[in-house]
Amino acid sequence: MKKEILFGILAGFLSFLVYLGYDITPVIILGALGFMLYIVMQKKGLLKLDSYQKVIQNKAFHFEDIGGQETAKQELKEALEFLIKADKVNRMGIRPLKGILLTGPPGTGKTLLARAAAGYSDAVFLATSGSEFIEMYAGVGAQRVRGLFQSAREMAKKQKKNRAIIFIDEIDVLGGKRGSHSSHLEYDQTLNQLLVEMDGLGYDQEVQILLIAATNRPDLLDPALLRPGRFDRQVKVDLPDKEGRLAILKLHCRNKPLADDVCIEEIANGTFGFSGAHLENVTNEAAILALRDKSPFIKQTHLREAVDKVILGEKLGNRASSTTLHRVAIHEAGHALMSEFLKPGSVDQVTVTSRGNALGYVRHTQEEDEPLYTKTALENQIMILLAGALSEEIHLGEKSTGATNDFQRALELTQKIVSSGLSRLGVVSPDHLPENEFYQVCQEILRQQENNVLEILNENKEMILCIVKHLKEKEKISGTELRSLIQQGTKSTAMSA
Ligand SMILES: Nc1ncnc2c1ncn2[C@@H]1O[C@H](COP(=O)(O)OP(=O)(O)OP(=O)(O)O)[C@@H](O)[C@H]1O
Ligand SMILES: [Zn+2]
Repeated sequence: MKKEILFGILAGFLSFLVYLGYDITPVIILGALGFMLYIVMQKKGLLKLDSYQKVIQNKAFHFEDIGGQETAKQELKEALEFLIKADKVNRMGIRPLKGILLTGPPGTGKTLLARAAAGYSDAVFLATSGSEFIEMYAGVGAQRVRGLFQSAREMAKKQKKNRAIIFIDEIDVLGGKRGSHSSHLEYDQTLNQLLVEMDGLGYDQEVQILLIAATNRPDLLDPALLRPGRFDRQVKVDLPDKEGRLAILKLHCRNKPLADDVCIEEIANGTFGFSGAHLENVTNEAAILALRDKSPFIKQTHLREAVDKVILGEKLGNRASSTTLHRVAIHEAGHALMSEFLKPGSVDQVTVTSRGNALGYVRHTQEEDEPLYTKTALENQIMILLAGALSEEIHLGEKSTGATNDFQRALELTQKIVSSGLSRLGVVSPDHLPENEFYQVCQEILRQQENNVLEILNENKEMILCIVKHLKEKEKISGTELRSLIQQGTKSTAMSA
């Protein structure tokens, strides 16, 4: 509106000059030049300090609208209590919660979680992305960071709320380790400004601001960002497991007409490795296929075809191939069986769904946090660690890199045995031992445990294969299920013997 009035006045003034007989050519040339400069500056992002913030205020979004991710939701809700009960927290002298970092692969619902967090804590919500802060011109990024916090405060006041949540996606782009970028000066200034803003947040402020950032590469972040008082809470957002996938599919089918033959469970089973975004895509594609078929309802065939389409089209980066899945199942079955063999009842859950960096894992009922260990306890742990790779060796002919971490830990435990004086050397100071002797004893211990494991696993080949079959089918089996499988297996071998 303002612009139009200004243009009107300007045009009127120029016509008046022409009327008076002046030559206005220089004015027009100068005006055109100025206008061009304005356009160029706007293109480069120098003028639009606001447009990078996507203000999302359309209807409130709730945690219930997110499928699966139960742990992440729970952790996030707990953290939000600090924001909601700021007065109480302040009274206890607890430092304010300023930042939460959501980590995990793309498309798993990090943005959704941040939006739901705003709804849950009745805060205004501002979303932006790290890449929006990277400009060719020095200082623009830092200026934008300042502007972001400014708008959050203004928006909250305008809506008469005393809380704001700022969401920064891809924080690694702007929060990478300082000095590691090619044009590092600009990045450093932007990151420094973010740190300054975060340090300024506190209870004394009129508007409580909480920063939620997302990344799938937390390892790239500048350590300064992760220090206490900054992003000191991390919430992991992993690829959904079978139950999670089912929940997500159901959510996205809510508003779609489904035929009677549709079995969403089957689709959830067959979409191992899919993210929430992929699953949303599946339901969408299925609807498109139904429309193309002129079918008034989405049928199971449409859903199946949509799954294939998404697999082919997206080359799912995180999706383990069926050979990998088989190997992971054999590896985890080895760990699990050994654990139950040495300490019945010790396995809580075995899964082959990837989680963080691990492709699968065995969760133990009692985490290994005891203050004291006997030699046998240490040896047992070593055996459990070695069993993954050795199971691969027995059933697939060779080990894989999937066991690097297991070996690392097994080696640490072995060194502990020697340095605690529990090895055949008796009480020794590893510092005064010739280095090769230290390693020789470690080697001996490892060899010995390896042989023990091989013997046990070789005797229970069938049992491993049976566990593998169930793992591949169900992706996740509980300790109780595992124990009943082992019992059945023992019975049937006893009968056939
Ligand atoms: N847990 C979930 N429940 C329901 N829908 C989901 C879930 N996860 C992802 N989606 C769907 O995928 C879309 C993308 O999710 P979102 O943007 O939150 O992922 P993200 O983790 O932030 O990904 P990126 O890191 O790529 O930004 C959502 O709009 C939604 O349709
Ligand atoms: Zn392992």
